[in-house]
Amino acid sequence: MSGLALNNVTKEFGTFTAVNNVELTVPHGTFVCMLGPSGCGKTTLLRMIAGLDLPTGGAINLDGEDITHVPTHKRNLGMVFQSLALFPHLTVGENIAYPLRIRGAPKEDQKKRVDELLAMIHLSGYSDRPVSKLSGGQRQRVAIARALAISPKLFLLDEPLSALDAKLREAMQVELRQLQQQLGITTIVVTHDQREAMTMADTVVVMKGGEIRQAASPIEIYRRPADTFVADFIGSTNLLEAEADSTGHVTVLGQPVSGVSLGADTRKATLSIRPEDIHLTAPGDGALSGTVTFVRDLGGTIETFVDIAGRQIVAVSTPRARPEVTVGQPVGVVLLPDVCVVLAK
Ligand SMILES: Nc1ncnc2c1ncn2[C@@H]1O[C@H](COP(=O)(O)OP(=O)(O)OP(=O)(O)O)[C@@H](O)[C@H]1O
Repeated sequence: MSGLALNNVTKEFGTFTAVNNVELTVPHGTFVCMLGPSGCGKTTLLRMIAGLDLPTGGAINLDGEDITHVPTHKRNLGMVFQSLALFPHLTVGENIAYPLRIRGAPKEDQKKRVDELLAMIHLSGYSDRPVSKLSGGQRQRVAIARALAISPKLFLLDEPLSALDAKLREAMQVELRQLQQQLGITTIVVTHDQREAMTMADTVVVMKGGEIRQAASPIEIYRRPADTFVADFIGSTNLLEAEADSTGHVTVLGQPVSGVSLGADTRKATLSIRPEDIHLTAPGDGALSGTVTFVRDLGGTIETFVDIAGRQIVAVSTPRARPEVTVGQPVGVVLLPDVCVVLAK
């Protein structure tokens, strides 16, 4: 297979298992974001793919070749880490040419490649500038260009944008994705920022406790989370306990609802309902009964908090669809069956 395959990859540090039996296929030319809370093992997994750490179990294949024990410098990788590690005393051009120079590439080839890469990162004409005179975003692009100078098989980045301020980071996410698509290079990025992962990735890999909880497209992860952890970690959601009796009648937070099914043979489950999928109505009509506790008007969106039997849920709407409610008012909360994701216990 063309691309990267992780087969039962495990990393133990003494008795602690940082990465546990990870199975993942990354087809050639795709963009994968590894996402998860601090300590979930994403950096350790990336370091093993890079050859900076050796797995204690399993194997890593690149384009059909077992590279588990191949040293980093023979894996043909481009790497960018949060620190960037640009050479401060060298110019932009010298930084980008560095990997070519140490491989003994002829001077003319180095210059041609540097010009190509500078055009790609929108910094043509910056070749002779010292990197110390660049902005954060420009440095970021130079680090990316340097990593791509050797036309690597695999492009690995660990929290590459986290040092940038929010606006610049968002712009760079789009740039990085566009560059990856233009080059068709297999890319793996570690991030703790779910918005970043959703922006850039073909496949988001959500990890927890050294294991993959779900690997799927961003929209699949958002719309069809595999479990309560993924549902809660990606975006915000309302997690509501539901029970079905032997005749299939469902109660949510102890109140009967119509139209919702937990699936055959499931008696207890958690429903995940995104705030934008919750509709408020008048009390009654098969909806859950609750009381409005708070309204947060953020201009672009309005969040309405509703207490249902001691549980707080949130509904989000746009100003146009603003619910006409006030704090203390009883409301009905409609659970549309097609937006309730049933997460088995
Ligand atoms: N060299 C090491 N020796 C012992 N434990 C380690 C070592 N490296 C990592 N760990 C542990 O393995 C776990 C996973 O670490 P890792 O750096 O992969 O997490 P992460 O998901 O990248 O977290 P963060 O987002 O905070 O960087 C952590 O509990 C960490 O303490």
